[in-house]
Amino acid sequence: MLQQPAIAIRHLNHAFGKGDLRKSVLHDVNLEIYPGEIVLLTGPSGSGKTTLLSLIGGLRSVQEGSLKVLGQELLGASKKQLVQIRTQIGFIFQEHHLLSCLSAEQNVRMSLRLHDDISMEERTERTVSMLKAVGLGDRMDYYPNNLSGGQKQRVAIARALVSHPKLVLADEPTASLDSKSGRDVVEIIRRLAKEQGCTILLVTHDNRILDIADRIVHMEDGRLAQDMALGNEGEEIKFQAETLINSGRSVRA
Ligand SMILES: Nc1ncnc2c1ncn2[C@@H]1O[C@H](COP(=O)(O)OP(=O)(O)OP(=O)(O)O)[C@@H](O)[C@H]1O
Repeated sequence: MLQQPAIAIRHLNHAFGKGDLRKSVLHDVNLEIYPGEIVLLTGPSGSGKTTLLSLIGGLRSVQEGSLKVLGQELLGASKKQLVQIRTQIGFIFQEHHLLSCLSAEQNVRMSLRLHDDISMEERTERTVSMLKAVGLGDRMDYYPNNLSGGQKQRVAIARALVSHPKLVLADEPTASLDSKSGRDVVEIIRRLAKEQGCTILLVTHDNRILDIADRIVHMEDGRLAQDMALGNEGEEIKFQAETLINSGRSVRA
C-alpha cells in the first residue's frame, strides 16, 4: 500500500505503576490503520483497549516502542507536540463530557478554540451545519440537562467532527444508549466520517456496529489476538466477528 498509515504502531509496550506494583498491560502491539478505514477494537474487559486508545490519542505518554499518529512519532514527544496532535483528533467517549453550563452550540464551538486558522464566521457556520447534520438543528440553544442521552451523544459527535479531524477515536460511544439511539449515533459517525474521509478507531462491545466496520482488531491480555478484514463476505466471517464482539461483552457482564 502506498498510502502512509494514519496510525502505525511497532512493538508498543505499556505498564502502569512502579516497582512491585508495576503491571504490564500492553505487550508488543503492532498495528497499522490506513486513512479512511473504520476499525473496531474489541476484547474482554481489562484487555487494554482503552489504554491503547489513550496512547494513540496522545492522552498518555508512550513508554516503549514506536507509535506514529498522522505521521508524528509520539514516543518522546513533548507536551506541546501532544497538544498539537490532540487538536487533529476527534474524541468521542461513552460519557459525552459535555459542559453543562454551555449550550449545545457552545459545546460544539468550543472544540474549535485551538484552531486559529478558522475564522469566527466559519466557526459559526461549521457549528450550525454540524449540529444540523446530527439532527439537532432545532436544539442548538438547549443545555445538556435538557437533552436526552442520544441527543447529548449526538452533540458529542458534532463536537468531535466539527474541526474535520483526520482521525476519530471513539470509546464505547453507544454503551449508554438504547438500541435505536445507538444505531442512529453509529450511522451518523459512519456517514460523516465517510463524507470527510477520516479514519475511525472505535472501541465497542456492541455488535449492532459491526456492519459499519472495514476491520475488526481483537485484543486479549494486552496483545492483538486477531485482525479481521470485513467486506461483502458471507455469514461465516460475520458470525466470527459477532463472536469476537460478544466475547468481550460476556466477559465484561
Ligand atoms: N490508570 C491506571 N492505573 C493502573 N492500572 C490501570 C490504569 N488504567 C488501566 N489499568 C489496568 O490496565 C488494564 C487494561 O485496562 P483498560 O482500561 O485499557 O482495558 P479495557 O480493555 O479498555 O477494559 P474495559 O473494556 O473494561 O474498558 C486493566 O488491568 C486495568 O486494571
